[in-house]
Amino acid sequence: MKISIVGATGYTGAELLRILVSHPAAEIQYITSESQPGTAINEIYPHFTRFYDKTLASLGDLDKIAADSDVIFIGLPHGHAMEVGRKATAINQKVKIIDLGADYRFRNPDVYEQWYKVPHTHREAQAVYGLTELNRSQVREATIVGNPGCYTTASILALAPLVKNKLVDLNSIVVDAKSGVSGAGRGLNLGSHFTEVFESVKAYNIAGHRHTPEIEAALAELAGKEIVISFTPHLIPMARGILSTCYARLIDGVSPETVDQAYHAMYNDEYFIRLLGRGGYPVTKNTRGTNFCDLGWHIDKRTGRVIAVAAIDNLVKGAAGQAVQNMNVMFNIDERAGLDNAPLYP
Ligand SMILES: NC(=O)C1=CN([C@@H]2O[C@H](COP(=O)(O)OP(=O)(O)OC[C@H]3O[C@@H](n4cnc5c(N)ncnc54)[C@H](OP(=O)(O)O)[C@@H]3O)[C@@H](O)[C@H]2O)C=CC1
Ligand SMILES: CC(=O)N[C@@H](CCC(=O)OP(=O)(O)O)C(=O)O
Repeated sequence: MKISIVGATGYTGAELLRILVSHPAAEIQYITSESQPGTAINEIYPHFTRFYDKTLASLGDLDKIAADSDVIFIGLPHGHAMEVGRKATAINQKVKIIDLGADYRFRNPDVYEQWYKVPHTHREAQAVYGLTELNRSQVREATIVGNPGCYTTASILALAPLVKNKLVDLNSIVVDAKSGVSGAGRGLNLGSHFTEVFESVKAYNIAGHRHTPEIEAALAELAGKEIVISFTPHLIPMARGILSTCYARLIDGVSPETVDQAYHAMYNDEYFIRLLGRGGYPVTKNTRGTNFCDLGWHIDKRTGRVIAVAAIDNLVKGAAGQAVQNMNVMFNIDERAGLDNAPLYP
């Protein structure tokens, strides 16, 4: 596959490059930056020296990029990808688009406009939501994939078996999630300065984070009815990783074994989902640099709640890794291609 990465200077773009340079079936055509075109990527990211040192193009070359690529990955801030997707698919109707941002995640573009406060300029796109384990058959047929957000990937995977099998009160779901600072991207802002983040933990965007409608939409699809959740993200002093702790009230009479069966039935055959079982404690460090999602669940008999915990690497299963997993599905090759590396530990 001839692939291009738009926004290769960002954290997710660089992570795509790290994965795709070693992918057995991918050949990198173009990587882009709007602020530093003409610069070699290893001048911006010295860790790529001797590994990948090609020069950045820009979106001014979109005609060539679209014509010469089988797949374009987009790692831009939301609001920019839909124009790239619209133009690229007009230039080359065969090109596949995998957007790591939010522009193509919502089946209903009105929901996107309501939460992201920008007009959707590619409303006619027939995009598929790329949570691979849940939507594999649709991803296989897709031209445009809206790759899920990082918090959303962990939270949806943790809750899906409970919601799909209606084992919990669908109005009782609470998600409490923590992210490393790379989740905020490479751009400079006060909130991600070392001195602001180190030795500190904070909640942010309570009752208003943009991943809330994304989690609700995916769970509603599984449940066949609208779902409203409470979601609180936290920023914690580490570079990579997300831990999502999800609470829901069990329906009366649902046994712990029924909960176990739901997780095993949904994920036993999923290579990238590692079930730690009932009582298991996922740890972000065990997923670092990999496309794995580690899942554990607990039954609190005292409160009648089930508490499911998921750990992922936000840049891999939460972004670039899942994007490559989706590409592998779209091209009908081994889903693990390029993604079968051991975790980086400690
Ligand atoms: N970080 C994460 O863990 C995750 C991020 N995402 C999403 O992926 C996308 C990329 O995120 P991330 O890599 O973290 O972001 P970064 O801030 O690290 O990188 C952003 C990229 O977009 C480019 N860019 C910035 N502004 C513009 C613009 N106005 N026009 C064109 N290009 C622009 C930058 O290129 P340059 O400055 O060189 O021009 C850079 O390559 C976002 O939509 C984000 O929400 C999704 C899941 C997880
Ligand atoms: C720590 C941190 O700031 N994380 C980001 C989420 C990153 C992500 O997945 O965002 P998109 O849905 O926009 O792609 C945030 O809370 O906005």
